[in-house]
Amino acid sequence: MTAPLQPAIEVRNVVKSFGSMRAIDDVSLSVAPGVFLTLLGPSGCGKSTLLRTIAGFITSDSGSVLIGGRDVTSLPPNARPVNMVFQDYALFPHMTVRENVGFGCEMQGLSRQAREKRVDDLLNLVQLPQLGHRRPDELSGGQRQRIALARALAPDPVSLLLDEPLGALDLKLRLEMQRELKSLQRKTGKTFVFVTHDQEEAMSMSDLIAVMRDGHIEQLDRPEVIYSRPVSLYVGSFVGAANLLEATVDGVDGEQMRVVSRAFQAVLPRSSVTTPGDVTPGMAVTLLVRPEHLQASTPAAGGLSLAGRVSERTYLGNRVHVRFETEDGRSLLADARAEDVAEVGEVFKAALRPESVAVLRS
Ligand SMILES: Nc1ncnc2c1ncn2[C@@H]1O[C@H](COP(=O)(O)OP(=O)(O)OP(=O)(O)O)[C@@H](O)[C@H]1O
Repeated sequence: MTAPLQPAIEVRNVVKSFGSMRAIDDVSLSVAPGVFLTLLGPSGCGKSTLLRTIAGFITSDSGSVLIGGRDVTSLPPNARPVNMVFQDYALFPHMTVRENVGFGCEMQGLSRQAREKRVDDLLNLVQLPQLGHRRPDELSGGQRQRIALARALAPDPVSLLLDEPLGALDLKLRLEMQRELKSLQRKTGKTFVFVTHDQEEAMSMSDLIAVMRDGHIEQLDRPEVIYSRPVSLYVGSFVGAANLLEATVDGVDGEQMRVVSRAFQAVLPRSSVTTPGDVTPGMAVTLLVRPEHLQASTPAAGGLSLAGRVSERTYLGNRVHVRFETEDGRSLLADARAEDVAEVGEVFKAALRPESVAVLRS
């Protein structure tokens, strides 16, 4: 029998305060080898502080950090087998690309020949083998970021810690670099811990997402679970557009429950409840409905149907974003097929499958 793999990174009960502000509030986290984990959340929620604590640039008040099974809590950054990649590249301006990447190998005690070979391999990996002689100011933003990645990978770290590395790039380049970064992670098989406040970036790149709020991790799961089964309104609203419908639980019967509001009533599976804990009759809940689940069609039996006058219609090629106002004053967003949608001022009737609703305890 093979022994279970050690986590690449483990954070145990880490607390870090700045004055009276708890930037990290008792966070524990275990990341398996080869995983692309993203720390996602709004500005100030503690993403960078957590990443820097793993890297060793910040000393926590309590708790511990293990890398590859070894406790590194008391080690300085350069003694930890991880490397950080920043938004502003941090390349040495007076060195060539080869020298910058070679600098990353220096601590390994490689022979000159082995080091040259490693630099060649890394420049090939980031697809810039021809630019070794250039200096950083002779490179584009995307090229600089690739060289920074090659340099960070040079000492063969257990993990790369990436703090908003694509934040300085324009949108087109950013999308291209997202694909490249993900492909680099697959090719190297390394554990990447990536920080961003951009939910689309997190969704498209990550194996796992940790959604952070006020210094703690609110939910850690696969992107599709975070999106379709958020444990709180905070998570559900942060990771994508959401219609929030307040309602009351009217009855619970076996695997089904009935919810009502002034404008609708529906029978939903009890498994739609995504917040921990059970629901009971009389309880206030919020139904989270993604715009793409609101389609113009006849409702299924027991399903939910909503109607209202179209106030805005944004044409997006094969899809249309429709905002419609219900009679009880809700403003809802549907992402519907272009051929199905009414014009501004007309009535739009939408239905959704009961399984697509996430029910959150208010
Ligand atoms: N050196 C410091 N001294 C005092 N407060 C700090 C320090 N570093 C961070 N903080 C505070 O700790 C909290 C968490 O900061 P952190 O930089 O980790 O957030 P973040 O989620 O990475 O935000 P951003 O996306 O804006 O970088 C913030 O309220 C911030 O103001």
